[in-house]
Amino acid sequence: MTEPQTMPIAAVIPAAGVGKRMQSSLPKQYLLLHGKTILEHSIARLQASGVVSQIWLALAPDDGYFTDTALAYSDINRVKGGAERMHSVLNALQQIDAHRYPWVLVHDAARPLVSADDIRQLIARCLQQDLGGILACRVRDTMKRGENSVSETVSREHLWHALTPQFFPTSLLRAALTDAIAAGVQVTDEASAMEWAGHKVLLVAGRSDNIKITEPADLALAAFYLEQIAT
Ligand SMILES: Nc1ccn([C@@H]2O[C@H](COP(=O)(O)OP(=O)(O)OP(=O)(O)O)[C@@H](O)[C@H]2O)c(=O)n1
Ligand SMILES: C[C@](O)(CO)[C@H](O)COP(=O)(O)O
Repeated sequence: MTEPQTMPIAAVIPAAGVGKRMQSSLPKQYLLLHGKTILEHSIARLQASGVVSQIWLALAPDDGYFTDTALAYSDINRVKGGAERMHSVLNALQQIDAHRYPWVLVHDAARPLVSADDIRQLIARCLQQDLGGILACRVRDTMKRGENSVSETVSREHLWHALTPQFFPTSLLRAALTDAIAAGVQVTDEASAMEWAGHKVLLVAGRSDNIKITEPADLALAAFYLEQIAT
């Protein structure tokens, strides 16, 4: 097993979404949180973990905001995003030298609160078992399925919220995503493609405040969490 701190790790940040559910005039990754864009927070968290050697950022072809951020002057690599998140991630994976970076961390630009400890814990557990894995947090509410009324109660036993980062062998993930997309499989996270390809995926318990900024209320919640971390 290679020690995480010695092995170069590449990171992919899918940041090419439009944030429809946020109902904002600009893509949510460029909304400000304590004076910095959500994207800058997310990247800073990855960099603070001290284990990421290279970053690939997937941006929308018509992204007119990135150049206004301080990140425009950084050594962060950029690649064109795709129609959906899985395409954006694959576009970035195709740029990574899998020999030099045998493992890759994929983290949503929309998750600005991920802790450095959780990132390091994910990497350590995966490398220890030589298996890809994801940060996740257990479901705490009773879960219902239905539209306007309940069709079933879903057992919450062994039920998790998948978070990011998700951490996988670069070449395996690239192949799994390529094959899943070619087969018309809709995958909303990297683990889904790896599961579809038959790979075991580790679940690594992570903090529940590693929220994805998705709807308007999430911004105030993220600001609150940030104040708690800062105090
Ligand atoms: N074609 C896409 C769609 C999404 N993403 C990124 O994937 C992450 C998680 O996706 P989501 O929360 O769904 O973001 P959006 O697709 O922007 O949100 P919405 O579905 O509300 O439009 C985000 O950082 C988003 O920028 C991406 O890189 N490329
Ligand atoms: C990758 C992810 O954040 C794990 O929960 C989630 O699947 C992203 O989904 P979205 O619809 O693209 O936000």
